[in-house]
Amino acid sequence: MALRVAYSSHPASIQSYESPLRRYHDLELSKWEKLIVLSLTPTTDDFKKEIVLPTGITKDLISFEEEQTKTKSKYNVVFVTSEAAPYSKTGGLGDVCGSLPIALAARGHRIMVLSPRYLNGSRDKNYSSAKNLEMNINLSCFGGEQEVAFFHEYRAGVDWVFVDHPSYHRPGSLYGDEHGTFGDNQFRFTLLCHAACEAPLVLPLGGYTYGENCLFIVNDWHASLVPALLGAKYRPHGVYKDARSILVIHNLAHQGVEPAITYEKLGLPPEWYGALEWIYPTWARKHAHDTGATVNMLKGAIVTADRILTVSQGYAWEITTPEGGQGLNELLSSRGCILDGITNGIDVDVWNPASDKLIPFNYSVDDLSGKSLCKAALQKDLGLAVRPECPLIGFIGRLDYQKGTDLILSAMPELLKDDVQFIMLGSGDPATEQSMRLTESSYSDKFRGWVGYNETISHQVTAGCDILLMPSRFEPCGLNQLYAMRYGTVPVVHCTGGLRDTVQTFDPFADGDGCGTGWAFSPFSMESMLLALQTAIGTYKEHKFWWEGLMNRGMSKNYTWDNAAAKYEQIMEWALMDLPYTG
Ligand SMILES: Nc1ncnc2c1ncn2[C@@H]1O[C@H](COP(=O)(O)OP(=O)(O)O[C@H]2O[C@H](CO)[C@@H](O)[C@H](O)[C@H]2O)[C@@H](O)[C@H]1O
Repeated sequence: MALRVAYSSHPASIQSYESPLRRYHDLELSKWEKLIVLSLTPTTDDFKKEIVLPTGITKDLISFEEEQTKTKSKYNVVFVTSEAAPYSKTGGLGDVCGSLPIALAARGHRIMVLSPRYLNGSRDKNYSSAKNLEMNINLSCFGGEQEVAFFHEYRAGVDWVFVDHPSYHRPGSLYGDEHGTFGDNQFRFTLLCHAACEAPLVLPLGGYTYGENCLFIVNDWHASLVPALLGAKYRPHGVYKDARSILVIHNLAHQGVEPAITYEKLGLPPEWYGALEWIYPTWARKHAHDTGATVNMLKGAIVTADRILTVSQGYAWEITTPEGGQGLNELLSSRGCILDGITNGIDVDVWNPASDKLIPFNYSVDDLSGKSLCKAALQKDLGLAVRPECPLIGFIGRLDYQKGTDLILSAMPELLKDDVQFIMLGSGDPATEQSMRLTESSYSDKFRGWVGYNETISHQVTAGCDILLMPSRFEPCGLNQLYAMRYGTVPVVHCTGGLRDTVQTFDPFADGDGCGTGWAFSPFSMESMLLALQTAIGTYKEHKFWWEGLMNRGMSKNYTWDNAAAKYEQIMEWALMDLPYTG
């Protein structure tokens, strides 16, 4: 008889095989004829050679298999997220939680997405089809009872459920306003997590509740309390015995860290404090009486979730290293056997140059004439010279340290010596916004800084530019480079995380007509970024044939969510193979 064990096959997990296999000691491994180790990706020979086995287990017992991803079972899945497009979005998390659930529903699963009902003026109309379920409940956290309501819309095969509470109704963005981040975000998202745990039990969606037998997919720190609540608040009472939770890390930089004193407000028993406890190193403490003790919501989920996913294989490895682990690398390495990476897909209906209503001209890989017209329209709208031969370079994103916007702005004097035009769209850090305005006033014939969040402009920049620049310091997956390639815009990216996994550097001499879809530069420096940009600009200006090849290959890639959804299914199946976390 064969025992099947599912574990990550990423090279970083080599050492981590030891601990999961040790768990199976109780099953007296020697009595099994075969031990089949399953993985999401093909297992390399190096991996097989280096695998560390617990004493008593020999290599001849083990064989490796890449799991065939096909729908085997149907699951009840509950996504918990602070944003889901088109209802709420500040970045890529909203995109993913707006489209992955639809792809999973199309594969036959019953899917609920639970997020706050933000009323802040900007997107309020997006909730207009969601009806109040008239199922208000009281939740106990932060020292009192909080009444929440649930709104519901069934769309594209998915139950979109919105938690309604006065703390989600305020001007500004989802997480803050012009004065900074909201001071009560820990409360707002603790409430979301409590509501998420109750929703499958109480909401009769389409006549039936989801029930206890469900899988929670919890996204980033905002949803990170769910796995601990399942283990501490429900399982001791026999509820959610067969449920599992999968943490998806979209960005490790945001962990939801608050003073240790707030732990008692979260609705968890004192003995679970260790799961969330996070002690800052001495050098990071502010004063002599600072003990460094905090609660870290994301860390809590890394400890208590049944599986952990990131949004690319590359980032799954990076977060186990001191350089990419944001202080959590050792913990993540210790959980390496349940850690995997699945590259995001994109919503190919929203991001389709052939039918996009937000761009002035449509086009496809078979007829690119509309792209030149989009470029001319963008140059005109921005007040730049309408010059088809001048490369137009774009950047779209949050103005944040992560995105390397400081590198872009400091490289401008050098880059703009060349005959190029540059459009930078983004909002966030006020100092960077100010630098964009200053750069525009110094280089008014070549540079435009569009400060703000604007979806129409982002589609027009994606379609109208020739090159999209993404010099992110780290990038868990990145969506803009995927959108760009689909729109025939060639990405120049820092070779990190998901950017490394999705952008292949151009090689004109490979495979006859060349291969690659852009340029991935390394190291993270102004010199190497400029070199990559100058190579791209030179190719654009002097090698039209090669450029068309780059555009064609990018536009012809498969970006649908279907591949990724199949892999998520695999992870759900594996989560159910193991016992749930019980503390
Ligand atoms: N000013 C603006 N106007 C209009 N649109 C704007 C905009 N600024 C950003 N956007 C949009 O927001 C999204 C950003 O997505 P990204 O994946 O590139 O980054 P983000 O860091 O938010 O996401 C995190 O989560 C996602 C999802 O997993 C990961 O891909 C990523 O690496 C990780 O950092 C894109 O749809 C982009 O067009």
